Amino acid sequence: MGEDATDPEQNRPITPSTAEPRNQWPKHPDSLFWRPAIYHYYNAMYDFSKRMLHIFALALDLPEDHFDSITTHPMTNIRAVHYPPQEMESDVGIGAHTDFCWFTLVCQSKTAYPALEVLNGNAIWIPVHSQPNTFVVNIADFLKLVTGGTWRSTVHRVRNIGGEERYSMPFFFSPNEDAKVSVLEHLRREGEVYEEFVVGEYFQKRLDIDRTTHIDGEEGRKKGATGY
Ligand SMILES: O=C(O)CCC(=O)C(=O)O
Ligand SMILES: [Fe+2]
Repeated sequence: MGEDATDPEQNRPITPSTAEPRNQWPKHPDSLFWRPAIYHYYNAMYDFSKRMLHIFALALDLPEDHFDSITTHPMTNIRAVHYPPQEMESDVGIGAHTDFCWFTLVCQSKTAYPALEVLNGNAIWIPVHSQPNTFVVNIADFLKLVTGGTWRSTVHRVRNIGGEERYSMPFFFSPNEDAKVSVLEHLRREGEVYEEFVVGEYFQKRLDIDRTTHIDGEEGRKKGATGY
């Protein structure tokens, strides 16, 4: 699910451009629990993410509310993902990518063989073991953008090769769609010219790239589809 002004749970004003429902909810009577369950999770993660954003601001030597004014109506997405066991090593769960938000909080089920991997600074894939009561926190593209690359967005991928079913629920937390972001003043180098990005436009560009590379079969595998 993503931001959807027609979902009353999100308290967003409905405008002509947002009047069409964007989320699709299961209608089968056995699945009606899903929507309230997702919104329960969404509300908790939303508040948690706002607190995390304060922590990130403090870590950048800024007042904790520095990013609040451009995150009043954050774009958010929750994905509930099922990874069946891969048949072949060469199969891709999710190809190597970075996320395009401030940061992502990933809740993952436990598998004996870790399926999520992150790329470290030495270009080595590091398995991310599932630990009880923890989230994986991925720095994503907008934190990379505002820090001028001082912080990197985590390159990560999923290969579920341990023979078990795997489930994960990433929560993606972004600035407002119409926010403009650029490199923070105190992280700028003299003489350099810095571009400004409109968050929604950057987001759309990344979606377009990822959707066109998400092709079933060989083509998609070659390009490392993200499944977004
Ligand atoms: O399933 C995971 O652990 C990560 C999912 C992911 O990277 C994504 O959906 O962007
Ligand atoms: Fe991701």
